[in-house]
Amino acid sequence: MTAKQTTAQPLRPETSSANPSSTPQTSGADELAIVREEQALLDRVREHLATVKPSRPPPTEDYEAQMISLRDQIAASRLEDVPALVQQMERIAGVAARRAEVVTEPVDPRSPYFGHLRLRERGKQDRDVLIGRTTHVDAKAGVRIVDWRHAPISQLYYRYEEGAEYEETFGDREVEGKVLARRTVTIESGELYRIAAPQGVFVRVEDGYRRLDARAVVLAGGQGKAVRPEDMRGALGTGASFAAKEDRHLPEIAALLDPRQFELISRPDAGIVVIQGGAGSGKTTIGVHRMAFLAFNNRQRFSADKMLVIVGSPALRAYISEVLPALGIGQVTVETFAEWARAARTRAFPWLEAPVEENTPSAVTRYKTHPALLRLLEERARAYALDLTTRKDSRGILWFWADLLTDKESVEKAFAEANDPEFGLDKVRQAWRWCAERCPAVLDRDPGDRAERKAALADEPIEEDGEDERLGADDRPIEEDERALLDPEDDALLLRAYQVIKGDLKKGKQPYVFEHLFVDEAQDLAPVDLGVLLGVVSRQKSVTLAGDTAQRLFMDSGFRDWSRVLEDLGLDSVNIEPLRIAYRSTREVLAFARDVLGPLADPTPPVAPRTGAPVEHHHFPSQGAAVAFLADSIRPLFSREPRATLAILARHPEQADAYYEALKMAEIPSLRRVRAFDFLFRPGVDVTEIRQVKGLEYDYVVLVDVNGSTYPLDDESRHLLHIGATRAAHQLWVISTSKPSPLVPAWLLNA
Ligand SMILES: Nc1ncnc2c1ncn2[C@@H]1O[C@H](COP(=O)(O)OP(=O)(O)OP(=O)(O)O)[C@@H](O)[C@H]1O
Repeated sequence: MTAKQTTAQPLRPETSSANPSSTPQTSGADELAIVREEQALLDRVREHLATVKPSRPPPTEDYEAQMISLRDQIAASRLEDVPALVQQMERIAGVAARRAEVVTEPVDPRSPYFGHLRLRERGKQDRDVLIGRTTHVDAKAGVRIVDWRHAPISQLYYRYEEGAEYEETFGDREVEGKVLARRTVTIESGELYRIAAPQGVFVRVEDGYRRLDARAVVLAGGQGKAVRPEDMRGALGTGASFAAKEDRHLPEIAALLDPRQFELISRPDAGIVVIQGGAGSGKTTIGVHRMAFLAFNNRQRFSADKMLVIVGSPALRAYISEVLPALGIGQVTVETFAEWARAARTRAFPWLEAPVEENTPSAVTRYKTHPALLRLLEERARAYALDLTTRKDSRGILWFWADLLTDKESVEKAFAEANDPEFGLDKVRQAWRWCAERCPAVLDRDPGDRAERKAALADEPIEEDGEDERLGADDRPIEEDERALLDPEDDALLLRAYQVIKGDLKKGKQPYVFEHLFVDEAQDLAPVDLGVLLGVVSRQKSVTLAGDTAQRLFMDSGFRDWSRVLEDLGLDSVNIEPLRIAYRSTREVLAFARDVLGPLADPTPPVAPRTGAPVEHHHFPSQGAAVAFLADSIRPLFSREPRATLAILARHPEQADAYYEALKMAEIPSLRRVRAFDFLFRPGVDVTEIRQVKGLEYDYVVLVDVNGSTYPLDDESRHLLHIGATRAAHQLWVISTSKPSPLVPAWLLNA
C-alpha cells in the first residue's frame, strides 16, 4: 500500500492542466523547444554541480570561513540573489551558535530541483530560478537553485502562474516582474523524466518525449475512466499500461503545493492555524510541510526535539514518520494522542499504577470528554490552585480529579447549563455512578493516601438512591479491587488538572514545552485533549490543528465542530481555514462519499479536479458469492497493475476475517489481513476495517458488506462509509450481501 503518496497528480485547478480551455496553444515546435530548454538547463546545472567540491559538515572553526565565503559571494552577486545567501548566512550563524548541526546539505545532483521559473524584471537579463530542496547559488555560472522553503523566492513559484506579473519584497526591496515560464520537472538519477508546463505534460519514453493529452494529464498516476475501455465495466483498475509505463515519474509533492496550501504552510511562526478540509484536501501535507518550512527558517527554535506531531492512528504515525526525513525533520516525535497522553500522565503521576479500563461505557466517555466537564475542571482547578489549604502535589491533583468527577451537585449543574440534548441528566447520572464507584478505588491504590482520605471523607456521606456510595466506602485490599481502573479519558483530565494547578508538565526536571505542535485528525480528539496539547506549546503558540468534521470516528469524543471546539478552548478569535480542493479521490468517488454523509455534509461541496471510473455497486446473495466475484476481479487487476494498492474494507473485524480467509483460499497474491494498524505500505491487497485506514490512501477500494444491518441510518455509519470511500484515489466498489444499506445512494443502486 502506498498510504499517502509523496507523488501526486499535477492538478492545479487555477492552472491550465485542470482547465484545458485556458491551455496556451502551442505548436509541435514550441513543445520541442520546452523539452530542449529543460534538458539544456539540466545539463548545465549538472555540469556545474560536478565542479562543486562536495561540502562535508565543517568542523566548528570552519563556520567562520563559510561566513566569509558567503559574504564574498554576496558582494559578487546580483541583488536578487542576496536574500538566499543572507539566509544561508543566518542559518550558519545559528548553527555555529549551537555548534551541533550540519550546515547545509549539498544539492543532490541526481535530483537537483523540481521547479523552474524564468523571470523577467525591468532592465535586467532574464534569469532562471530553480526550486529544489537545498539552496545553491552561483551567479557566475548562472545556476540558482533555491530551497522551496525559502520565501520570498519560493512564493513566486507557488503563487504565480506562467505569464503572471508579480510584485514581491526581496529583502528590503520591492521587486516587480513577470513569470516568463513556470514548469514542474521530475528529475531522477540525473535524468529528466517529466516536464509539466501549461503547454502540456511531456514524459520521457523510450525514443524521446511524449506529450500526454489533456485527459491523460488529469489521470496521471491513476487508472481511471478516461483510459478505460467502456467494456471494462465490472473490472477493477485499468490503464496500467499508461500510468505505469509512461507517467510513473510524478513530481514530488513539494512541487505541487497550490497557492492556498503554500500560504498556510508559510504562515508566521506564531499563532494557531486551524485547517478544516475534506478528505484528501492536503491537511497532512500542509501540516508536515509547515513544520519543514518553520524548521528551515528558524532551525534553532524549531529543532526536531522542539516539535511534536499528534496523529489519529498508529498507521498514520508510521506513514508520517516515513515522510518527515525527506523533509529534513526526521527526528520529530510522532505519536497518537493516547500514546502521548499515557506517557505524559505516567511521568506526571509516576506512583499511580492503576490499570486502564478497556470497556468504558459510552456515557462515561462522553461525560469525561464533554465540554461541560472541561469548563468545570478549568474553573475548579483555577480556584483549587489559589486555595492555600489544598495540596498542590500530584497526589492532591488525583484527589482533585476524583472530587471533580464525583461531585454530583456540581456536575449536574454544569451539564444542565450545557443543555446538550444528546447528553441528558440520565446519562450524566449513569456516568457519575460509574465514577463514584471507581474513583475511590483508584485513590485507594495509593496506600500513602488511604488513611488521610478516609479521615477526610468520614464526615461527608453521599446519598444516592438509598445506596451508600460514599467515596471509600469499602475497605478491600488494593489488589482485589477490580474497580481501581482509570478510563482512557482520565489521562487527559489528570494532565489538564495538573497543568492548571501545577503549571508546565515536566520531563525529568525540565519543563515539557514544544515550539511547534501539529495535530492531525483533530476531529477525533476531545476539547480537553486539545487543551492539554495546547498547554505544552510555548507562549507564541505555533500550532497547526487539522481536522475534518466529516471524518469523525469517535462519536463520544466531545468534538462537534471547529467553531464550538475553539469556543470551548477559549480560542473564539482563531480563524478556521477551509480547504476546498480534494486532491486524492476522483469526482465520482467524492460524489458517493458526499451522498452517504447526507445532512452531515458540508454545504459547500469540494472541488474535485479529477474524474475517473464510475463507482459501482454489486449485490450478491452471500459473502461467498461476493468473494468469488472479487477474486476473479483482483487476479487480473494485479497481473495488469502489479504495483497497485487495493483495500477491502469492512466495518467489523469478523467481516474482514471472513473476506480475508476466503480470498486466501482463492490464492490471491500479496493478500494481507491488517489487524492492528500493521500496514506494510506496499502494493497488494489489505483486508481490514475502516477504522484502521483513517488518513491512508489506496489506488482502489472495495467496501464490503454495505448492508442495512451493518450500516444503518445513523451518523457513525455515515462517517465510516465516508472515510472508507475517500481512501480511494482512483476507483471504488460497493458490495452488499443482503439488503443494501439505506445510505447507499439511490442513483448507485439503480445504475
Ligand atoms: N497540491 C496538491 N497537488 C496534488 N496532490 C496533492 C496536493 N496536495 C495534496 N496532494 C495529495 O493528495 C493526497 C491527500 O493529501 P493529504 O493526505 O495531505 O490529505 P488529507 O486532507 O490529510 O486527507 P485525509 O483527511 O483523508 O487524511 C495525497 O496523496 C497528497 O500527496
